[in-house]
Amino acid sequence: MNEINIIVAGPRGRMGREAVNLVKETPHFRLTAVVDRINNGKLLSDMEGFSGLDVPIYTDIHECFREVEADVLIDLTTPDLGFLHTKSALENGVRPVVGTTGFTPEQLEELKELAERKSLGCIIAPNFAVGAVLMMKFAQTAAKYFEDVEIIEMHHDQKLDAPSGTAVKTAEMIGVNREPKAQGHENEKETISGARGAEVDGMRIHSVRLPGLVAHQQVIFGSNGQTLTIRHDSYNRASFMSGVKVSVETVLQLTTLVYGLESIID
Ligand SMILES: NC(=O)C1=CN([C@@H]2O[C@H](COP(=O)(O)OP(=O)(O)OC[C@H]3O[C@@H](n4cnc5c(N)ncnc54)[C@H](OP(=O)(O)O)[C@@H]3O)[C@@H](O)[C@H]2O)C=CC1
Ligand SMILES: O=C(O)C1=N[C@H](C(=O)O)C[C@H](O)C1
Repeated sequence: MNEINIIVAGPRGRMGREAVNLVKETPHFRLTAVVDRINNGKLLSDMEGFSGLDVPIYTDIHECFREVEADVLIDLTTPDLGFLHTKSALENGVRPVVGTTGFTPEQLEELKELAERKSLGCIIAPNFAVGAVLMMKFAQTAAKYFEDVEIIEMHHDQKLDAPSGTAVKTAEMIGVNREPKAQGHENEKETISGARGAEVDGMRIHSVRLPGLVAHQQVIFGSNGQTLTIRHDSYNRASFMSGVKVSVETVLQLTTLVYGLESIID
């Protein structure tokens, strides 16, 4: 297999650290630089926990793309920054693999247009864990048979976006097989604001944030006399890395933007 040159944005983050480790441990992956908010001009190996990784740190991603050879950018940062990074990568002929969540539909559309104009692959995956992708696919199938559904996503308390990217994507996939429908009693009234969660086409999404959690979601369907619960748990961030690896390998073959891993692991 040909060597793939990779830049990682957000290397000190919970996911970024795992991604750097994945690149380091994969024989045909080569880390060429990292993009970080601090330590511009230093080497990654100067930072604690990155010994042996003598690659430059850039704060300005444009400068990074000008100076460093790269096939793929892995972005694991924040919604605003991830969008700018993805755009800049495509403008510089680098294929993005993006795990960062919280992009708006308009941002996704803009990136898709850019990827197609440049004929470049781009993968934006709200969840890289295979089990989570299956949970979403199973929920999409279940929606053919159940029209009432609520999503409960549970994450660590340092998460910035709510609902999670996975919950938003799950609702979108369920929406393929479910007509919009107001759920619950027609006279239902929240006596404490937010009690019924966020609403998408009448479905409800509830976001739990607690220390001790990593990333968990259950999708509960209900109909007369029965419920069906589909649940996925990520207990650590290594659970996401096989999805990152396959995305890096696949993005090189694509000429458009793919949103979600379900279409590339079929
Ligand atoms: N697709 C998937 O499977 C998964 C996606 N995620 C998503 O990945 C993203 C990262 O998650 P996680 O690793 O937990 O978050 P962290 O907060 O641990 O990491 C984010 C990193 O981005 C850096 N950062 C923040 N602002 C800037 C900036 N202006 N310039 C450069 N770097 C910046 C942070 O640096 P600093 O600490 O200095 O602020 C930090 O190193 C989130 O959007 C999350 O939802 C998470 C898990 C799985
Ligand atoms: O921030 C996280 O941790 C996670 N974010 C992603 C999301 O928003 O769905 C994926 C996973 O749930 C972990």
